[in-house]
Amino acid sequence: MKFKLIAEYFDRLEKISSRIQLTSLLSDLFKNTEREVIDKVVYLIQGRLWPDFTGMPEIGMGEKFLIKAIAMAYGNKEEEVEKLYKNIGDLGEVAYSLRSKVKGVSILSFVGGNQEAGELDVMEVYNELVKIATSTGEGSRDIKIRIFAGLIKKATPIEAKYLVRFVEGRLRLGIGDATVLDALAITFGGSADYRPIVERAYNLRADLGDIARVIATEGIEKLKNISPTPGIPIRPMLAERLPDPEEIMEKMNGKALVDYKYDGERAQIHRKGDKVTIFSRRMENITDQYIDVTEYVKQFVKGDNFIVEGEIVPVDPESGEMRPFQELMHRRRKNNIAEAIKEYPVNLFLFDLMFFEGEDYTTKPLPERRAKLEEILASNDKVHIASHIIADRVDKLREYFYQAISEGAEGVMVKSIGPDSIYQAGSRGWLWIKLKRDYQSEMADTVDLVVVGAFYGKGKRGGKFSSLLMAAYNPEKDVFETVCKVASGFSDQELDEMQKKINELKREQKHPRVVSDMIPDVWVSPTLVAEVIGAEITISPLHTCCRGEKGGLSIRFPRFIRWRDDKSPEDATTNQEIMEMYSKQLKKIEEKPVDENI
Ligand SMILES: Nc1ncnc2c1ncn2[C@@H]1O[C@H](COP(=O)(O)OP(=O)(O)OP(=O)(O)O)[C@@H](O)[C@H]1O
Repeated sequence: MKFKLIAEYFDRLEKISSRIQLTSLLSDLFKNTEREVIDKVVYLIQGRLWPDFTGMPEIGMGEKFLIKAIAMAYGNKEEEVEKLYKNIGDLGEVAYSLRSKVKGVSILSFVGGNQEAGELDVMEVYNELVKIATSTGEGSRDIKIRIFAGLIKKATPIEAKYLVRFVEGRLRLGIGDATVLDALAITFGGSADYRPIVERAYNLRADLGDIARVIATEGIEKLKNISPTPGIPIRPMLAERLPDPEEIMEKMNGKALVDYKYDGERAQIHRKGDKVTIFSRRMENITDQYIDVTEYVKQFVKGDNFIVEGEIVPVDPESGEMRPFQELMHRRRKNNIAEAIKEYPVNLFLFDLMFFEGEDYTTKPLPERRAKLEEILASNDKVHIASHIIADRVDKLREYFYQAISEGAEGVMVKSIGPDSIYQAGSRGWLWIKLKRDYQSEMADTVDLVVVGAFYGKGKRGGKFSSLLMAAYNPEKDVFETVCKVASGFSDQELDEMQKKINELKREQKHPRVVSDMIPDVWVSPTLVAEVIGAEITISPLHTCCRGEKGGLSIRFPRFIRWRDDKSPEDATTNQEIMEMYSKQLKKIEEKPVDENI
């Protein structure tokens, strides 16, 4: 399959303005894709070479290298390329422009050998990109530059443009997983009605390329039988939230398992033979940060082929007490991880089992999963089952909640133990409900919102971005709906970081997956997630989240708390959750005694 075809689709995808068109064009691309390479094409359109969970390096070639490679490929001086870059501001366009100018020479002689421009094959491109990503050690910089220069030398202008953006890590077509799943269902199932089958398979085996390969080469029927596979992450099950224990017990039909809600890092742990791999909440491979945990798991969890889930929590080695989750940050260091492991010891608190020795446990009710988990865990002081009780009265739940908090937990997770209490991979539902200690403020909880636009500041901050247009995620439509403009809570350092982040992601037009009536100074590709707290949720004509007759919902007095790099935009707070928070808040106001309202 020719790479040229893909580059042309990239160009068309970038210009599209609606989500529906995006899906249909993507489906068109899949129809024209040779089935053997569809997995690679899926990775490429998402700007990567492989799924994050592989832990394999992505390219991320810096500007300087690219300038060198472009100059080398097209016979320009580096200063010329730099100058052009200053004028245009996009190295992809620079490559496009310089490649277009190489006209005097016939394409054949320019390209060299007997390969014509436009003849690049997808696998050839992919393999060369893999070489660039994986070459390390002395001299590797020069090798990378040479390989890339060779590649764009053979490319057409449009191929060169997208290759440059790809290796720079700026191919931001903003095609989320949901759009790919829709397009796969339409292309290979025949209609969007097949989406649930494709989605279920993806939830259990979160490798989009692999799912595309199975459906394209073996058909939709094959997807129905997919089960979790150690080594490939499962999309995590998520909890709903409620601030009131009474309501929670009602939702649970009067009886539930109540776990401590530990404040650490979620870990999905896979064992396949001798190999133990740990995936984060975002399904990134974090094994290297927790080599100690992999050893504990090998030692204390019986079996050779399983997937379990738990929370990694820093502990005081002397007292065994829980420590603040910030201590885990030290484990992110690239160097001296061994020291961080020694200095900041952790324990693992397991709360679920999804797969054991060939058997899919995700379809079994929670009591069965937990019983097996207890059975396979040997007694030890590093890996524990999450502290829990079975509560059948509201006061029991309340009491346990306070106990959890007093021991340093963040609250409790209340979990259904009914016959339908399966592990709902990849979805947020009422089978798990979180009750957290910070449900005291007016707006019950913080929200995680996606940056979709930015505004320049005035006065002291003139010329710099100082506020952000934020959106919630609407999973049904797979779009981002605006809910507030955040201008406070940033430290000076965070403001500086913000300039960099926005400059990398800004775009001229609104992204097709963004629904907004407000027009910011610059639009931003929906990629960054920030945690935000506000005073309350109100109806507003300005915002598009949950828009009804009276307007949309908006967060008043929003304040930035921190970036949530561990979340992808599709993990942001949903429109549905904002609606639920709003209804809760209304109910609270109605329930207040009259005199308090005066
Ligand atoms: N016993 C437990 N059962 C399930 N999850 C737990 C448990 N203890 C701690 N957790 C953690 O709680 C998280 C969910 O709650 P929280 O809202 O604090 O996190 P979040 O990442 O902001 O939200 P979410 O994961 O629901 O999107 C889980 O992702 C998991 O890491």
